[in-house]
Amino acid sequence: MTLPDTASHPAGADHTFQVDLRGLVDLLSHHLYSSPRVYLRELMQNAVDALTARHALEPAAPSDAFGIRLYADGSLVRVEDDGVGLTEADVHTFLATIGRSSKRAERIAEQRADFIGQFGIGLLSCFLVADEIHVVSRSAHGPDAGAVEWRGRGDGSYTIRTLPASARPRPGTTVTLTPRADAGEWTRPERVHALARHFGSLLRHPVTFDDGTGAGVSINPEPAPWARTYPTPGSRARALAAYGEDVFGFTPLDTIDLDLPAVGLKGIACVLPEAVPAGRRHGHRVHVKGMLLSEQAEEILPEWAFFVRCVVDAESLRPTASRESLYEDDTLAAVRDALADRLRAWIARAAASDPDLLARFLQVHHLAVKSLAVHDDEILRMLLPWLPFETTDGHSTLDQFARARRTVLVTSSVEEFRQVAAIASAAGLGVVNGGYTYDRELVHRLPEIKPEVTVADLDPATLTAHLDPVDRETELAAAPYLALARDALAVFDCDVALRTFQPASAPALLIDSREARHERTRSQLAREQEGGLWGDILGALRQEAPRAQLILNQLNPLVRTAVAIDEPELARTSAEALYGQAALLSRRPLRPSESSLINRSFLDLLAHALRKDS
Ligand SMILES: Nc1ncnc2c1ncn2[C@@H]1O[C@H](COP(=O)(O)OP(=O)(O)OP(=O)(O)O)[C@@H](O)[C@H]1O
Repeated sequence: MTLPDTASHPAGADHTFQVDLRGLVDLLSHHLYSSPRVYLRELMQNAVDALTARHALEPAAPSDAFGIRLYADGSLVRVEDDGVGLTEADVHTFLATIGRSSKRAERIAEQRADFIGQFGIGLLSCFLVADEIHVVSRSAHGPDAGAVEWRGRGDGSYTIRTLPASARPRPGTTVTLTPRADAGEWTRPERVHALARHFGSLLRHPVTFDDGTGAGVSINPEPAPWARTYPTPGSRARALAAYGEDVFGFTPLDTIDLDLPAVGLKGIACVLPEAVPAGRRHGHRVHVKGMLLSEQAEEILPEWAFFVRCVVDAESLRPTASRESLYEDDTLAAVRDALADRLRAWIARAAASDPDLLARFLQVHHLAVKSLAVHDDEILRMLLPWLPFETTDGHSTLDQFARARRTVLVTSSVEEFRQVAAIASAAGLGVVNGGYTYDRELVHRLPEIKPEVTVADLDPATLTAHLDPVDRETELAAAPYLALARDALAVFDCDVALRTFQPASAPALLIDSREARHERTRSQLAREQEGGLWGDILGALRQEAPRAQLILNQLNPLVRTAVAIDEPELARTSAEALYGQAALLSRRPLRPSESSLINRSFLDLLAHALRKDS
């Protein structure tokens, strides 16, 4: 084998990557940014960062000393700030180098959290609406720094010029865009004004908008609603609710004030007035330093908090490059924990001192709270007694239900509850329907908060033990009928017994569970497949197949007549009909063999009745 002749390939010359700016802008507009309107957000955010840096440089300056002025007259859009500005060297390094950001430089690493931007690409979003970005800037670092002009074009070229100091008497930066004809939708004066209010209404620096008439109007005339002073707590609550309604379009069931200095966050959580599917996460509005960055951030709250939507203003959350979501870092984890604590505290306060509010909340969100209580011991302790369950006393809270009884029984399916509810309650047993999601698990945890109560699963054996046996004589007299009935129902793996129970109007009770039915189907399949591969596998899985039980009620007049029938065919048919009726009452899906049994016994009984009449 001969190696390639490397000697004929001299060491390769170094080249630099070329960036096709058009391709890059196309990538940003289609994959990173949700709409061209974000250009204004990026410009405003750069201005806010520049003001933050300026205040760091001149800490004695009053908070309203430096501001932002927006201008849009239909032919151009301008954003001007009194921020820290840029020197000529800065312009080369930061404005003209894609991906480089002054906010990531080594020397300010410890201040990183102070800035919103960090990726060095935000400015490119201006190319979504204009072919050229024009920047005039004067640095606040040093009194001799002159003004510098930069023109960057969408084809990747740029020019730089120094200007006389008089061209810009004060430090700061002005970015001017001449919108493309197709970008009018985003750059019309009314639209720029609306977008500025949307992104900047909570900014803490003075921000004005001028539509070309020279009269600048403030876009953030008032502090955030939670930062204003109100004459009474009631008027504060009403104002926060009105703000929530304005932002989210629903009247909150309640508004929770969020003021969490430990994580530098303020805002409100609006409790949804309607139930949402458990687990559905909502987008929250996240402002950073007043600047609206995301309307769809999900990560600031734990999954269980899906009953609220929040507007928050945080000091130091870090948005991703698209600004639509947040960095999963320690700050975000701390914010999430603090918000979760706040929501728990709200629930605890409602449980302790505002039963009306708690009742309204649980009426709407009980499913969500149940899912929460399963995983959260504190919520469980606070709210389990208040949660509604279906019981043999009707809909009731566990607290009420357990007050009168030491033992609470719980079924494992809705179907079991339907089968036994009437009979169990007539027998004095308290049963909770544990068939709905979370319910059985939650009822079993009741003794954790009410140790005097015992909770047990209601199995068929428990119920039959509560049904009174019949006397020996009656038992003996009914024996032939019971034997016939057992024989007729053997195909359903069903035993038959005679007991007395209330209500007397119920002729029979079919005690059966889904697991037992499942087990019987498996055994039956194993028998049918005996010898084959499936038969072996199913046979190996086979357990002692629990049998269903048809319990006939000796108190019921129909049953009394049936057990006395001496015509064997009619006795069989009556047993089948009683089984069919009990199966129908349980409201479980019928097997095909059961449906045909019901049909057959109905027709046989009809034929018998007609024969008798003729
Ligand atoms: N108004 C401004 N005042 C001062 N410097 C600015 C201004 N606008 C942009 N710059 C400088 O230009 C750099 C690049 O801005 P760009 O918006 O592209 O990125 P960024 O803000 O650093 O990060 P991100 O991509 O996360 O927004 C900034 O880091 C900053 O140094």
